Parts: sequence; structure tokens; C-alpha cells
Amino acid sequence: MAAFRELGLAPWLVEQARQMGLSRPTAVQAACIPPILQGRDCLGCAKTGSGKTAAFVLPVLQVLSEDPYGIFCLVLTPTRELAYQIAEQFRVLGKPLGLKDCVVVGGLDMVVQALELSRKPHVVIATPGRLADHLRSSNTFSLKKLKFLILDEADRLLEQGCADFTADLEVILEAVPARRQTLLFSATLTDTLNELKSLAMNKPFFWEAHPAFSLLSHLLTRYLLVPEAVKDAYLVHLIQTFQDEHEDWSIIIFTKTCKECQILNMMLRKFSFPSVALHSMMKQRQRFAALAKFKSSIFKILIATDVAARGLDIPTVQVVINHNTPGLPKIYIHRVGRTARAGRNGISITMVTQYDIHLVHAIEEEIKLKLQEFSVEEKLVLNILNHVNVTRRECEIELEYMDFDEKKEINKRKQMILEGKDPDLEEKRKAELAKIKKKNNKFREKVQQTLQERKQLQMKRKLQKKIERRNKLHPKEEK
Ligand SMILES: Nc1ncnc2c1ncn2[C@@H]1O[C@H](COP(=O)(O)OP(=O)(O)OP(=O)(O)O)[C@@H](O)[C@H]1O
Repeated sequence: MAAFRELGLAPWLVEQARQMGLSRPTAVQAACIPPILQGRDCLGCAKTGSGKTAAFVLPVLQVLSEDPYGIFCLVLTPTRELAYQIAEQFRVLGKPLGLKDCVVVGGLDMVVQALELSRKPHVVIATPGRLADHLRSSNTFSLKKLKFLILDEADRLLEQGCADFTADLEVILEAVPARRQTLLFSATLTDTLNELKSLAMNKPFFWEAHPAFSLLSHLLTRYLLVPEAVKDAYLVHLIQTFQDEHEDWSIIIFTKTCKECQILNMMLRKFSFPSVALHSMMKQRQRFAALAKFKSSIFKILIATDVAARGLDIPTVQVVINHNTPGLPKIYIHRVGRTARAGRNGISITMVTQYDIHLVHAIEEEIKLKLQEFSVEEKLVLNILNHVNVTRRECEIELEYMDFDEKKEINKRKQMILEGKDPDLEEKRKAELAKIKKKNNKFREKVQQTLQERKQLQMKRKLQKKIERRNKLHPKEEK
């Protein structure tokens, strides 16, 4: 394969890449960098962990270095964590340029973001919802001179699901110039290919990894047939075994819902496993903190919903456990792709109940591979079954107590964000107001009390005087 410099990249960029440990281009980089440098739109479909990010970051930086201005490049991505990860690559590779970037994602202060945007950063990395909010509400920045529009995890951005980006994308596409270079990347592009082709205008270069290599060759894909009621005992057993057999280990467990994610995290902690949760019901700061703790190996287990299924690059992850069988093969591909990245080994174990067999068949058909059964010593699982189920029930009850308030609070926060308010600031303001109100009430009560006392005293005096007067008039009667 050609070296980076043979792809047309400048020596300073080749050196930056080398310092980051990228000495030879991966297939997707070798294929896509030259046409991007030639000014062509590009659709790149390559397996998870194959280096798609650098395939667009490197050529963008090269073109930017020739005529640097802001805002030069916009990268859209479906999740907030992914936005920060992409920004990090721009920052590291673009250091010699003095690159200015700006991350625009939900859950964080809009005013700070607006200020940063007005300073014309070279690159903006954003989730569509928050960027569209900025475009709707302010005119302090312009995307009209944009040279590159990049959609990372492009199929996810364009598909219509529970988090539908269509309306936000429309706003964004209105704000960017028609004459631009559009780059679209994902590990699973084919489903929405036609839509994607209409986005890329100037004869897009299309590159897809050979289908036979569409799933990582050094990834072991296993399944575990388990009845629903004993899933958690199997999970605890799997983690315990892994912990006992490996010194250096890290696992991502994917769950179907935020609630399941929360319960499993509480349960695993009761078994003293070092786990953290990541799901969309958490506050953004907690999400970042959880991910940072997992990345730095302080916590070895990340329990996450599909918010972490795409793009996250944590090279140390050796195992992915699917606590539920993904309903779509595409989701399976992204989830298991969190391990075995950049040539490393990894294993994925998917828990399958009797009701999920058809889902496994769909996955096998898509990845052109039969999942192998993962063997477990069932006696050992039986030994812990009762303990695990009781612990889980305890956690469910605990969560029921916490849940209502938490949900209410989150919904309130979401609403505030939609209204362009900062929930943390609002909370502070509310606390201050409550304090002042309490003080005022106390003062008012005191005033009332004093007035009452005075009134009583006046009445007493009046009465006293009345008695004295009567006594003077009828001294005998008094006797
Ligand atoms: N040329 C290269 N040589 C060695 N490592 C590389 C090279 N290019 C990228 N990598 C490394 O491979 C890992 C995966 O890269 P990246 O996150 O870009 O994958 P991806 O294709 O975007 O995956 P996903 O589809 O999961 O988002 C990163 O840790 C990155 O540093």
C-alpha cells in the first residue's frame, strides 16, 4: 500500500500522522484521500475501526493549510461524545496550523458556543440539533463560505428513527453554500446510499471496502443462548470469569434501554465490579465524566445504550457484550465494532433468548458469517442465580424510587435547553430566588408578629384605661 506522502499529503501532515502512530494509510485512507485532495465529493464505506476519521481529517487539514479561514469545515455527527472525539483528531493532527475548532453539541452552554462560533473557528464539529438551534436563533456566525461539509456516520444522520435529524439537517443545508465539497462516511452506508448520493453533488467518488472484509477479521463473533430470566446471572458470570482470567481488561455492555442500563450498572456495582453507565437520560457532564473514567481505565466496564454504539474509539476494549440482541444488523455491526479496532483482537458475545433467533439470522445474513456459540459452565451460573436475581430486584426497587423525580428533572432540563436556557444556571437562579423568598417571608412574619404584638398592647392599654375610667365613675360598684 502507498505511503501517506504518495497520497499527495504534505510532509508536515505526514509527520503529524506519524507522530500519532499512523505510519501507513489504511485501505479507506489510501482510497479516499487522493480524490478528496482533487476536490471531489466522497462516499466512504469501510468497516468499523478502519480509520475513516483520519481519511477526512488529513485532506481537510491539507486544503485548509493552503488557504486558512473560518468557518472552513463543518463536521456533523450523531452523538456528542463522537463530536469531541473527532475534534481531538483535528486538534492533534492540525496542531502545526494553530487550528481553531469549536464543538457544538446539546447539553452544554449555548451562549459559550455562540461566542466561540462568532470567533470564526476553522472547523466546527456539531450534532445537528444544537447547530440547527444556533442557526435558527442567532446571526453571529455564517456557514456561507464553508469549503467542506462532512457527515460522519452519514447513514445514521439521514435515517428517520427515534432521534430524527431530518428537520435539523434541512436548516443546516440551507445555511451552507451549494458549492462545497461533501464527504460522507460510515461503516454501514449502503442502505441509504441513494439519499447520500443526492447530497454529494460533484460526481462523488464512492469507495466501499470489499464485502468479504466488511466485518473485522480479528473479531470473534459469539452468541450465548439464554432464557430471559437468567440473563443477568450469565452476565455476572461472564464478567467474573473475564476479570479472573485477565489482568488488563475492559468491556462494553450494550443494553436496549436507558433504564436497563441504569439497573445493570447499579447491580454490577453491588457485585463490586468497576462499572459506569452511559445513556441519554444522564446529564451531559455525567456522560463525559463516565466516558473519561472508562477511557482512562479507572472503570473497566462501560454499560451503555446505543448512544455509544457508533464511532467511539477506545482501543483497550477487548470485549463487547450485547445484553440484548440488536434488532437491526446495522446496529450489531456498529456495537461489536467498538472492539477489535485498528488491527487489534477482540470478542463480541451476544445474548440471545428464544425470541431473538430470527434477529440472529438477519445479522448472520448481513455480515455473511455464522455466529459461533460461546460455551459457559452452566453449573457456575446456577450457583449465583438466586443472588443475582435478588440483587437485580433490589436495584429495580431502588430505581423506582429515584426514577420519577429523575425523569421529571431531565425532561425539565431538556425543555429549558430547547428554550435556549442553561438548566444549571436556571437551577442556581431558582435556588437564589428561593433563598430570597424565604428571607422575605421571615421578615414579613416578623413584621406581622410585631404589629400583632403592638395591637395587642394597644388593646390592653385601652382596656386598662376603660377599667380605670369606670372605676373612677363607679367606685362602689367595684367593690
Ligand atoms: N493509518 C493508520 N495506522 C494505524 N492506526 C490508525 C490509522 N488510521 C487510524 N488509525 C487508528 O485506528 C483507530 C480507529 O480509527 P477511527 O476511529 O477513525 O475508525 P472508524 O473507521 O471511524 O471507526 P467507526 O466506524 O467505528 O467509527 C483509531 O484509534 C485511529 O487512531
